[in-house]
Amino acid sequence: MTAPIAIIGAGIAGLSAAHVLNTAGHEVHLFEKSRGSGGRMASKRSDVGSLDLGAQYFTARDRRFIDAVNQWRAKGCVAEWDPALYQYRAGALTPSQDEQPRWVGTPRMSAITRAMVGDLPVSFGCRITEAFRGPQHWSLQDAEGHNHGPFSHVIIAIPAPQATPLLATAPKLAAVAAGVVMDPTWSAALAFKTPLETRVEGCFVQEGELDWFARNRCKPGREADYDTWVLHGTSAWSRAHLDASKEQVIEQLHGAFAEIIGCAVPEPAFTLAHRWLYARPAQSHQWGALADADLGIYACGDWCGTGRVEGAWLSGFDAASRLLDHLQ
Ligand SMILES: Cc1cc2nc3c(=O)[nH]c(=O)nc-3n(C[C@H](O)[C@H](O)[C@H](O)COP(=O)(O)OP(=O)(O)OC[C@H]3O[C@@H](n4cnc5c(N)ncnc54)[C@H](O)[C@@H]3O)c2cc1C
Ligand SMILES: NC(=O)C1=CC=CN([C@@H]2O[C@H](COP(=O)(O)OP(=O)(O)OC[C@H]3O[C@@H](n4cnc5c(N)ncnc54)[C@H](O)[C@@H]3O)[C@@H](O)[C@H]2O)C1
Repeated sequence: MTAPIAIIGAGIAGLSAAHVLNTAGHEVHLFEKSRGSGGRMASKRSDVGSLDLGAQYFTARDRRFIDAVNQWRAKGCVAEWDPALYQYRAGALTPSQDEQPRWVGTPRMSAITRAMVGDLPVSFGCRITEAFRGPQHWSLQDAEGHNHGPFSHVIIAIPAPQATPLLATAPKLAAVAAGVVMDPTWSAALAFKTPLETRVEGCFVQEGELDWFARNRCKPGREADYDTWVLHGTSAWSRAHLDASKEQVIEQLHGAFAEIIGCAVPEPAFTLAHRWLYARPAQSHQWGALADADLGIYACGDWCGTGRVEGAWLSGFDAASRLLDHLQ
């Protein structure tokens, strides 16, 4: 019997790779350090309902990804989100509607990766710290010192700075990953008992602390008891405030939001902040995925492509396709 393929990371890239390999008849096993799947597409359950603190929506431009989105729509875990879009620049908030279809997981962003997990074997709460290559097989060690294996191949589907030490056996791949800079994003959520008197549902901000804000509860399928908003700091602001307290971050982003939104903003009934240390690659790449096919180790994730949900999915697809090609 052949050993299964190990996939480290149950975000959209790892699960995209898992789907391709599983469909081709290969046994896979995923390792995920968090308690659930999704990574930067995860949603946070809170007292005011679930909140999409990471990816807000995604676009689909590549034919293969469009097909995947259509399959998720058919399963009911993705719906189109057509918000009243605005932009803020030169001190003015103006409507900025466009024709671009935008998609979200429903009833929350994490519904997509949850559906992709299906009955695939995943070890949750398991952070992999090392990958070893034996004479024939791979084995993995986790943060608690437990060993996992044997595996025929390893796919590392985590942000580049976290992937680098796991790629030590393949120094060329490790060097490429080590050169990738990933920018942070501070995310804050505010919930109001009485809805704000504004038509804005999503806003691209082009100056100041904020990059984007959205009315979370107007996405399809979301709980609507509170008027919930998610605010994202720019990469520059987030980096400059990397070690700020959550209270300071909420206060500053709330203040910036209140300046822009153009209506009365009362004290929120609920707030939270989350720091994404490795939110997005500082620049796009066109690598697809990294591979040392002879060793049997691959790396993928948004940082190998466009730094978006679609790029991450395509990168996982590419890693798995290269592995299958090498087996033929
Ligand atoms: C604030 C924010 C807003 C965004 N907005 C958008 C948007 O609107 N549209 C868009 O298209 N994209 C957006 N993105 C980007 C998008 O979320 C990512 O490109 C995509 O989700 C990355 O997927 P991934 O699978 O490559 O990585 P991840 O989602 O990071 O998945 C990696 C997984 O690996 C796990 N992991 C890490 N290290 C280990 C380890 N050692 N052992 C085991 N498990 C490990 C992590 O817990 C995680 O679950 C946003 C990202 C952020 C942070
Ligand atoms: N905050 C983070 O950490 C992020 C990490 C990774 C991606 N992030 C944001 O995700 C969206 C997704 O990009 P996309 O799929 O290319 O979507 P898009 O809607 O086409 O937007 C791209 C970019 O174009 C500008 N823009 C688009 N539509 C409008 C509009 N109607 N009015 C004004 N400007 C528009 C805008 O600058 C968008 O950012 C993207 O927002 C990433 O920033 C966050």
